[in-house]
Amino acid sequence: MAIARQALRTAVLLVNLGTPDAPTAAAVKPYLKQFLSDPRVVEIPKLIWWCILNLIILPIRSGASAKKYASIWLNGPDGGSPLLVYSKKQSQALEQKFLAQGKDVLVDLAMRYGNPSLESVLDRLQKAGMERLLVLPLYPQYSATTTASTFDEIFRIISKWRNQPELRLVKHYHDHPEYINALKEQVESYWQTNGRPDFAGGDKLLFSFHGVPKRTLDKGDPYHCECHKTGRLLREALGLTSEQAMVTFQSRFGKAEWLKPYTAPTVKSLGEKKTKRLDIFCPGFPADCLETLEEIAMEVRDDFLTAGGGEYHYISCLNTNPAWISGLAEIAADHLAGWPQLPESPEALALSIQRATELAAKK
Ligand SMILES: C=CC1=C(C)c2cc3[nH]c(cc4nc(cc5[nH]c(cc1n2)c(C)c5CCC(=O)O)C(CCC(=O)O)=C4C)c(C)c3C=C
Ligand SMILES: [Fe+2]
Ligand SMILES: [Fe+2]
Repeated sequence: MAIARQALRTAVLLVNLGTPDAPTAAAVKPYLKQFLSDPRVVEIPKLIWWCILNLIILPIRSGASAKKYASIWLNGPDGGSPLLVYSKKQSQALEQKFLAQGKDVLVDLAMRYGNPSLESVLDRLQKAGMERLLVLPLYPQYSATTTASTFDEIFRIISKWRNQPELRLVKHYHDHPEYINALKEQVESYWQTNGRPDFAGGDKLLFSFHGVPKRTLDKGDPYHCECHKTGRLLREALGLTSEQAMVTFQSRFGKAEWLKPYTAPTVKSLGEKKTKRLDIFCPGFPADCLETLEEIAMEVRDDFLTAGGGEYHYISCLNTNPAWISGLAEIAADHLAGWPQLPESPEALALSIQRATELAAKK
């Protein structure tokens, strides 16, 4: 019976890090508290970290971070935190892509911290008849601090369910040809509009990835290697040498050593060497966010110009680049392979499209 079988639906869940609900200290504090209380993110003994976090970091950082969020917040009816706005657009575009391909797949977006919470979105998908779940984190490079934390939280949530879905997890796609191709297109289309750097004349391109503590690498986290592989594949796709395009790591938090070279001092030193033009791109962030729009496009820009550098070009993240939406659909399709595709009849397909459209309208 078409309608009964129709309830057995496949869902693709995009998951990103999360962001505060508003650019205010009152909204940033609970977000940071949830994020920085995650033992996958900060691996310091619980009691010591509780004191540092609650007595020092949250009182100071909530206000300081809120000011930074205010400087990048998007206004208007579809506004909000860029990370949420762009991640939502990616989820909607992916859903449209599947519909256009005639695939009966629910697509939704959740955040690991803050809203929309994983718990609320999984609940919504369960009510929509989800029987198979593909989790696709918006982290191309695997790290225990991000990817594993997302998987842990999903296991924790569905461990309370009586009727669990079949489950598949996309661990990483740092070297997926469609991801690399989307990155290449993003950089080249920027150059088409803004001119190409004169690499023979000493101009540079930096690939800046989010950092993690160096001890995570020493303990076996593959994140560092995956960032370098993405960097190498993108550099080769663009036809550049390792002197012309370099990998650096940004957003250091705390006093411990993080992955090197650090982005900000590298940029400052390029400024001091009077580099005529520096282009900077963040391949590990599929969506623009605080760390790209404030840290890289504003703070680090100032460091370069103050140090004596020439032109500074920030290249936006993939956001809604059509090559990236196609890439996401391909990555998902690779991992959906083998799962029975419903519906089987044109009537059931029409019904499924109608349901997906209604669900999208409710979001
Ligand atoms: C110990 C601290 C942190 C680790 C480890 C870490 C890893 C990590 N983070 C991202 C992606 C993002 N991080 C973002 C913001 C952000 N990150 C940290 C700390 C760690 N990140 C903090 C405290 C913050 C909040 C902002 C601030 O106060 O500085 C964001 C942007 C969020 C937004 O709202 O725009 C992203 C995205 C990755 C990929 C990663 C490890 C690989
Ligand atoms: Fe971070
Ligand atoms: Fe930052």
